Amino acid sequence: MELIINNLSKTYSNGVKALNNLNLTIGKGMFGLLGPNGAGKSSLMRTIATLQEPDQGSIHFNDIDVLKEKEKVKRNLGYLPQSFGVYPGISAQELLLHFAVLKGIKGVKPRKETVANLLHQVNLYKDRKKSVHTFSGGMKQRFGIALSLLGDPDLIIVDEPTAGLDPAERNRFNNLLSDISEDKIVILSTHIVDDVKDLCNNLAIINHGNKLINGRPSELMKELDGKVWQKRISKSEIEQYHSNYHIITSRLNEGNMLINILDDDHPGNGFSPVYPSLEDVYFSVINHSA
Ligand SMILES: Nc1ncnc2c1ncn2[C@@H]1O[C@H](COP(=O)(O)OP(=O)(O)OP(=O)(O)O)[C@@H](O)[C@H]1O
Repeated sequence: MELIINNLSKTYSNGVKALNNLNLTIGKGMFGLLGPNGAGKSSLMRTIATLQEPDQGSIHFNDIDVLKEKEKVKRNLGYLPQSFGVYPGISAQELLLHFAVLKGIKGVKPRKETVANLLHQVNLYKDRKKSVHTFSGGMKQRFGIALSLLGDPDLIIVDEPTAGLDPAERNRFNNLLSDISEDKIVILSTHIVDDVKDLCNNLAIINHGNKLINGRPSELMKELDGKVWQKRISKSEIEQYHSNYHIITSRLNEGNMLINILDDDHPGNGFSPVYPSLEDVYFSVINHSA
């Protein structure tokens, strides 16, 4: 199972280049697409989901030419967009049954069984009779995953699914994603580095429509080993350190600042080596591309 993206470019009519000659190969499991706001993630997700056309390039999913055989792709695709509207007054079960018809699942009994199984899978069976528009953010996202799983697609795309979820719901949602990715390609688009670190066996970081880096999280962190140095400083010193060092991350720690800098050689001045985190990888490539 493989999704191959070749030389994909898209410039919107206002002149914004959202995708710039992008190449990516995505295999089975969970793939993280990381990038700041406006990086081009949604543009890429929508293009793979056949909802918009690129100016140039090709996408192949196994033997399907995604840009040409849209109906074939749609039959094998689950797409959870950043936000989706639901009709007030319709229960989760009714809505799923309705979409099961649209997905072409034939027969009342098989549809009911499929929907019941999905509701169990996303842990919403006991809430099946409640109207979806009364659901909490996390419940809505889990419902969205149930919708995207209708028809048992091999390719699932989820766009920034955990934004706005509390930690318990985020965990529940991530566990669900991890379970379904075992025999599918799941593409998770997000700017939350921790979600990718916890879940994905492969990732790409994009910015301004360009692929900056691509690989396994553990390998990308290893590649940066020996170049990240840490020091605890007082808050008032931060400006001075910004002028003298290439700071990649800084965070408050017990009233002081803990800064990580990038340097090929030991910078001295009280810095200690630290093993790079995925956040260090992310900010080192994002800052470099800014
Ligand atoms: N329909 C459109 N018309 C014009 N410009 C657009 C359109 N859609 C997106 N853009 C611009 O293209 C760039 C990439 O946007 P995109 O939504 O793909 O990024 P993103 O990484 O998903 O960002 P976010 O995390 O904020 O959703 C941005 O500069 C955005 O303003």
